[in-house]
Amino acid sequence: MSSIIQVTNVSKNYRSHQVLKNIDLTVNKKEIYGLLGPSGAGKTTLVKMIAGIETPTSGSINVLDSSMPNLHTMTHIGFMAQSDALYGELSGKENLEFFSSIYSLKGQKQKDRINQVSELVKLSNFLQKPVNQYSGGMKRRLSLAAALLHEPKILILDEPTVGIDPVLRQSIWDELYKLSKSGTTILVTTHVMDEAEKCGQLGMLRDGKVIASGSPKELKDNTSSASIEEAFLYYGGVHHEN
Ligand SMILES: Nc1ncnc2c1ncn2[C@@H]1O[C@H](COP(=O)(O)OP(=O)(O)OP(=O)(O)O)[C@@H](O)[C@H]1O
Repeated sequence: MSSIIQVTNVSKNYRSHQVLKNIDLTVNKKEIYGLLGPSGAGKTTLVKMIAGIETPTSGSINVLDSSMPNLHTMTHIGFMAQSDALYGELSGKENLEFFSSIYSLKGQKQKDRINQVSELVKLSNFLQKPVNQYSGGMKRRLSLAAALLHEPKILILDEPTVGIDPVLRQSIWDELYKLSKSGTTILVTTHVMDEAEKCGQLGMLRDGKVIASGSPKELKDNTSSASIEEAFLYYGGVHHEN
């Protein structure tokens, strides 16, 4: 399998606070890679550096064979941030038109992509509504649609299903599987254990360090755990004798 994201010995400090420590991580093409960790573990910081929005204090990040940050490579990345970067006074459609123009999507192509991504996140019937009248879940879905407009090779999603009901969450995951099958590489952060279980590969992050990585099955088998949560606790140093 060919690697598409390679993080090598990356550390990140904010002043004297070391947020990430010697991170090594590889994501292969078409994979759905989950970064699992509690709040404050450093997931957002790490994905922002992979997306080229932040720079590491030391170490290197390669994405699609380019050292990050790289402006050209960034055009192949769709990034959905944790807080929605939407324009509340504009309608859903106007927001998607705005993001299309950033990605240089014009004319019929722009219309087609807006229709496709709106359909995908089930927002087609709400596109005329101003975004400040959307629910939290609808805003998340619109943000996901915006990240998909330019058909990115790599999709980076920071806690994509927070505030989204279980039925819609499943439909979003179904779409993520379809995207990965059709060639998109997906990097997703989560602190939800059952969501981590849906990923092909997982990196467990705690206190700025990768404490374990592998498929959910490997991580459970290697620790004789019945659940990802149990495996996480094991790798985090909580061992139960039985
Ligand atoms: N710009 C910044 N300046 C200073 N400290 C920061 C900055 N961004 C993040 N941090 C700190 O880095 C640590 C990791 O934050 P980060 O947001 O990456 O964690 P996270 O795992 O994504 O958590 P959450 O799920 O709550 O967003 C936290 O202690 C946070 O306070």
